[in-house]
Amino acid sequence: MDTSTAGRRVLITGGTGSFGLTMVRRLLDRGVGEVRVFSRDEAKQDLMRRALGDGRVRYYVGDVRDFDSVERAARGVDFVFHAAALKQVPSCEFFPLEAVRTNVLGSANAIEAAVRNGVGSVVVLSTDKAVYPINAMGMSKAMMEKVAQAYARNHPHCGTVVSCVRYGNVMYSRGSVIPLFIDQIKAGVVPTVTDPGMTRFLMSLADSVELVEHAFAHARPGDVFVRKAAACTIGDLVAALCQLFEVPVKYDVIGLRHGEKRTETMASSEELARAEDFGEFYRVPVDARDLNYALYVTEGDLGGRPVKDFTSANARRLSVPEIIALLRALPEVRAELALREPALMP
Ligand SMILES: O=c1ccn([C@@H]2O[C@H](COP(=O)(O)OP(=O)(O)O[C@H]3O[C@H](CO)[C@@H](O)[C@H](O)[C@H]3O)[C@@H](O)[C@H]2O)c(=O)[nH]1
Repeated sequence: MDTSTAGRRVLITGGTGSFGLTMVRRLLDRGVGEVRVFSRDEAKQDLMRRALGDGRVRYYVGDVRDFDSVERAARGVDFVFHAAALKQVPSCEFFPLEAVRTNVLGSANAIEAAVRNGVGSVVVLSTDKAVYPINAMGMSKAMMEKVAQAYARNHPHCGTVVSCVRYGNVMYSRGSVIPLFIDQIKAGVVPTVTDPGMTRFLMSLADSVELVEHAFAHARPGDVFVRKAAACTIGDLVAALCQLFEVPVKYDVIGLRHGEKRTETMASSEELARAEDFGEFYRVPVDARDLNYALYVTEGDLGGRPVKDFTSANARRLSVPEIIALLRALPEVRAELALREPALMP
């Protein structure tokens, strides 16, 4: 399949989110023919329309829960990036059925809409929280992955390649801890740390877009792609921010929130045993065995190398100076710093 997006038509569900906006900009730079931004919020679409001012971007109001709305948006489309999701851990914890409706059933709708319209490739966005999930958000994303993989397994001759990408915490994403810590530091409040030893994979938006592009270019039906991201402790993250904003390193420990893990897992040992190493990425192929259970019982999968889970505790650990360098590269952090030290910024 030719995966060049130049001159082609692309649909991004959840297109007004941080990922969507970054992806749209990237596609426009690469000469896309048309990008359809599909989302529920017309106000965000309007803001995006004004910010981009590019006639190649078309805006579709709809909800992935409503098959007809996403099916209409997928007509005549070459590729789909499925980013629409409920992503907040606490809200999914309190409203798990809402997570099922959007993340599981909505994803099934997006895939079905793409397949019915003969779309060449669909990449669905998942999270490390989908591996050994303990919260409703992660569980619903794990089910979304299963839906995507089952589609690939059950439709081996379908012309649409359905694949998944998993990534960790996107730095400075809406509602995440980095903007919260910065606000606390700016307000002179001592940052609130759940557990300084807790670890998270850190990725920039640009990294997440690159991962999706990699999946898009290399996917076979049912593949899951993960990036070999580096991780940090939350104690080091807050220390890096305090140093960057030139305040003493201090924090209050508040304890874990609903549904949180101390360590995230990006890929399980079972997955890695059959994964392909792409240098910066792993490709985990779908388990393509059929549903012949007798075969499972008498001839289970004996192969596989003994490997460990790939977690935020055993990933490459970022040092405080490395975290500072990553933070300094974020446009939002640069803007905050420019307010404080205008003369120092380029
Ligand atoms: O006041 C706070 C809030 C959070 N944390 C910690 O900071 C880390 C990151 O928190 P946050 O930015 O809220 O991310 P997560 O809870 O890990 O989940 C995020 O990362 C997911 C991707 O893995 C996204 O899907 C979610 O929307 C997003 O909330 C975690 O260890 C939290 O315990 C604190 O120390 N203090």
